[in-house]
Amino acid sequence: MLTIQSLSKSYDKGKNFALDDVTIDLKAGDVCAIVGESGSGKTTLVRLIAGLERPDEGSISLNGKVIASDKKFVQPEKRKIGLVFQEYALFPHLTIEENILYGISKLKNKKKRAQEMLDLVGLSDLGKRYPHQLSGGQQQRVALARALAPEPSLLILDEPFSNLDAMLRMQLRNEVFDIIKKTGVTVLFVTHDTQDALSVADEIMILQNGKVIQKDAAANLYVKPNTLYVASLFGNTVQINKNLQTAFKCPLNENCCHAIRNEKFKVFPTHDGTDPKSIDECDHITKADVIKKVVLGDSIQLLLKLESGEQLTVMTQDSNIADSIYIGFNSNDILEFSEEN
Ligand SMILES: Nc1ncnc2c1ncn2[C@@H]1O[C@H](COP(=O)(O)OP(=O)(O)OP(=O)(O)O)[C@@H](O)[C@H]1O
Repeated sequence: MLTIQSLSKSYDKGKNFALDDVTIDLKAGDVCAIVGESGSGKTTLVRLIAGLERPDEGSISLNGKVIASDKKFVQPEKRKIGLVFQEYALFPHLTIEENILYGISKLKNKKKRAQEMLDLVGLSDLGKRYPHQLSGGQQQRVALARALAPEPSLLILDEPFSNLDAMLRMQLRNEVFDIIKKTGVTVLFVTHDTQDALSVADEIMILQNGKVIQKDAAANLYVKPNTLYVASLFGNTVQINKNLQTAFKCPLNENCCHAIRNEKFKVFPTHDGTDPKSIDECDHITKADVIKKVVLGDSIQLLLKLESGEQLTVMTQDSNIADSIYIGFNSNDILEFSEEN
């Protein structure tokens, strides 16, 4: 449906690539999230797909037709791509209905279509209002209605929830994706928030320095990250360096890099009364002194000094932590990456 082949873009004549040899294949109806930190190339990718920039190399095809390559460039308005950005970009002097009509002015039944879109996003009665008379969440739903009105082949959502506070963000994200699922439209969802990506995407693509470093089903990315960077994007991760290998008596392959997710540590709240059997069930274990406890709502952050002298920070839900404890983990929870990553 969307096929991107070896796409590259540099803004400084090939010295640095904002996007470097990116290849993507999206099936119709897929929701694919693009996740990457600031400067990883997300916006550049979106601008190239939308036709707001020209690629240096590579090609983009939509529904089997090339829309950008060294030989062809289809103008943005001809690409059948709907865009929703962080800032709602509604025209302030037009009503909500007029905002939606703007992109479908040539359509025969445009008024009917606009009303259908308002119904779809749950704003049936607000067509005559102006954008400033709506809440942020409602404005973003109008932006979605406007993007969907021309029946785009592809919908791109570029950080659409970044302006909203945490509660509203979660609620609107769920609402927006419920609406999107009803339409069956193919979606590219750009976000730096891994929770957003995990909760709605079929597939997640990780961009780092302009390159796709992993593209996988959401569940796989958490369980089998390709690199330490990907692992850390999806939750607190501790690298098991040489010192920690010594502390936990777990020598590991020297040619690889290893890590463990914070929640995989097993904290035994006391060093005396702890059941020795449960300690035996842990493959690698050491004694530790608790240097500092920080209560963070429903979890507690522990700064530990391990028996080896090494320091380690872990989280626990247990509020009954003594000053001296055991901490351990199991071998099958160790993540292993090749060293070049
Ligand atoms: N118009 C431009 N001129 C020069 N360099 C640019 C331009 N646009 C982007 N870049 C550079 O290209 C790289 C990728 O930028 P891009 O905006 O695509 O990243 P991003 O992942 O969208 O970041 P953010 O999340 O901060 O928006 C960065 O190093 C950026 O400085």
